[in-house]
Amino acid sequence: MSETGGYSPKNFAVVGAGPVGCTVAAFLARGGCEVTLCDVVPALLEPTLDPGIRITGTDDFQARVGRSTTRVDLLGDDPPDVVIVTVKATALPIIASALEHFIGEGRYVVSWQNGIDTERVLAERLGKKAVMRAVVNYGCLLEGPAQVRLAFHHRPHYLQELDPTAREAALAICRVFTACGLDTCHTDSIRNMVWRKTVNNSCMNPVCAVTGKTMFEVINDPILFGLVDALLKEGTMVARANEISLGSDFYLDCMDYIKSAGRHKPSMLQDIEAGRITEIDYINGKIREYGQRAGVPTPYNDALRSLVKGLEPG
Ligand SMILES: NC(=O)C1=CN([C@@H]2O[C@H](COP(=O)(O)OP(=O)(O)OC[C@H]3O[C@@H](n4cnc5c(N)ncnc54)[C@H](OP(=O)(O)O)[C@@H]3O)[C@@H](O)[C@H]2O)C=CC1
Ligand SMILES: CC(C)(CO)C(=O)C(=O)O
Repeated sequence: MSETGGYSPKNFAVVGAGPVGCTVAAFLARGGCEVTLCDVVPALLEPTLDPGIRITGTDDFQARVGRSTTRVDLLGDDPPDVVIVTVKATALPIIASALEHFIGEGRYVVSWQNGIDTERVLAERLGKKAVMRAVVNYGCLLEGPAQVRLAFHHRPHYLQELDPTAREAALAICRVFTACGLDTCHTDSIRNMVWRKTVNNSCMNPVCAVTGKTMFEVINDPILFGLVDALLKEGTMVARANEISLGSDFYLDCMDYIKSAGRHKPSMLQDIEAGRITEIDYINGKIREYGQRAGVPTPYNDALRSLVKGLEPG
């Protein structure tokens, strides 16, 4: 028996046809998987079937998905083996309740998102056995329906099951993703990896969202760089106080990651520009929450959270 126990998922549903979901769907479809793409916006879905999702930037190809739907609950008519959730974290409760009707034994849901505790929101409704968490390491923008520009792609991505009984399934999902060109490593320390990514997001996303600047512009502005540095150090202190290990290389790795992103607009700035609610509560808001639990003050995260909230639609 292989280490994946013979489990080999073939049918995938991707919930969210934004840049992140279109990217997953395109890689899986190009790799020969059956892919159903789901989004509440019909105009985003139509071209994903024909002519297909166009990926440009660090990767360059076009791939068609097999099916699309505007309703998560309709995925249950022909249930996929795996559902990849690529919506903003704020939409999770409603998605979890729509998935509840058909996610059971042998079917899995992956939180392919940013933010702390997204997997918990899913697991509260769907149970731990069904839920997996991933850390996504590409940056992208939707230039039009089904047209994604990948600004950077720092392979690999990371994934872990919440319940040990789903380990073989998680390994198999990593294997399929990797075979499709979306290199994904199984990890036993997803919580640490999520915090590494979130502290990174907590520096860049709100500062870009508030100033309207790209990552390149922020990192090259001495005053804004000082703010990024302070947020990075504050997030690191909160992680440490909660016994989360970011690793001794974290500060330098994080700076390299940010510097290599170029003139990219993080998802939070994309949200502000589109007049949407942001994920601030799952990023800086979570650092504040975990800081409070451990008695670590978080003045920089508190201030950025308030400023972003002030920019969100009422
Ligand atoms: N953009 C990036 O570069 C990166 C983003 N991420 C993370 O990936 C996740 C997805 O990001 P991104 O693709 O930018 O997000 P988007 O908000 O651009 O795309 C999500 C899509 O899902 C739709 N949606 C919302 N609710 C539902 C629902 N109930 N059923 C079906 N569709 C729904 C949204 O519609 P509507 O807009 O109408 O709500 C939107 O079209 C986030 O957690 C983000 O932080 C991670 C790495 C990089
Ligand atoms: C900025 C980026 C691409 C990586 O730090 C990201 O995760 C986001 O846009 O939310």
